[in-house]
Amino acid sequence: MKAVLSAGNLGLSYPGRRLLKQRPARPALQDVSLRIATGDSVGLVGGSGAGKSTLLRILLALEKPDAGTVTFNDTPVVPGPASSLRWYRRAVQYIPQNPAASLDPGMNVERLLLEPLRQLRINGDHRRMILDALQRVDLDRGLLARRPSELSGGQKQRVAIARALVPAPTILLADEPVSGLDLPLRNSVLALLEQLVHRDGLGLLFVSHDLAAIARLCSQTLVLSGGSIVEQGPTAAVYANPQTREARELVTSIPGLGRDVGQDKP
Ligand SMILES: Nc1ncnc2c1ncn2[C@@H]1O[C@H](COP(=O)(O)OP(=O)(O)OP(=O)(O)O)[C@@H](O)[C@H]1O
Repeated sequence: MKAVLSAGNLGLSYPGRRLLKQRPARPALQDVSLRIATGDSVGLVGGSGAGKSTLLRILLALEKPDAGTVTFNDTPVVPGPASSLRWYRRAVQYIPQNPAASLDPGMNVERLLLEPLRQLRINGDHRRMILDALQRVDLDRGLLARRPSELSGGQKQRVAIARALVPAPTILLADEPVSGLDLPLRNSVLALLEQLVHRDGLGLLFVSHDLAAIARLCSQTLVLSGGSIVEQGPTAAVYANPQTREARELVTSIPGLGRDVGQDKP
């Protein structure tokens, strides 16, 4: 069965403060709806302050919207105590910006991959789950005893992604997972994410400033600006024929991008 994470008409305003004077609340998100299904990948692009992190926090049930709902397979997802959200944290995992930097340097790979299983109180054969996750990111089990300092940059990145995979989620929310990576590392992370979507059937929300990466990875693209989705549709169509000023500015900032979408991947 397809798993679907949906957001409907999300809105959130942060109270504005200027020194001690209260200013009117400014919407960080307004009427945002999206749908991420297994086997598909959605790119979310937007400039600084567009509302991407706010949206991710709401999708991760870390923040409650003022308006709208998040549902997973039609079950409402509402921020609350860890115990009430364990099922959701298992189904929907997060890949942070610079995932390798999020690894605890004092833990070896086995311990790093065991930790999410413990935190989410997942029972079963932990060793098998850890080996499965390692295999899905193409890492050898010989690395289990190593600490992050004994791994290459690419291996660290893969371990960090394996941490998200070890609870066997169906949806991944990735926040700028390739920003700051050199080209070979960026390409290998993109190839891995592509594999997780197309081979393993995971659903992916890929938040990025890297439009070429979105073009390679995502069938659909959403453009967020000023807290609203100003454009959405098949990635090739959004890039080839952007309808809004915001989307045009983003696309023209990368020469040749609109032309290249849909052609052979790098
Ligand atoms: N905790 C907060 N309190 C008040 N305003 C906030 C808070 N967090 C975000 N904002 C404001 O909400 C708007 C959206 O911010 P958000 O961090 O979601 O944008 P973003 O698209 O992730 O930006 P960036 O790419 O720079 O990280 C911005 O105007 C920001 O200043």
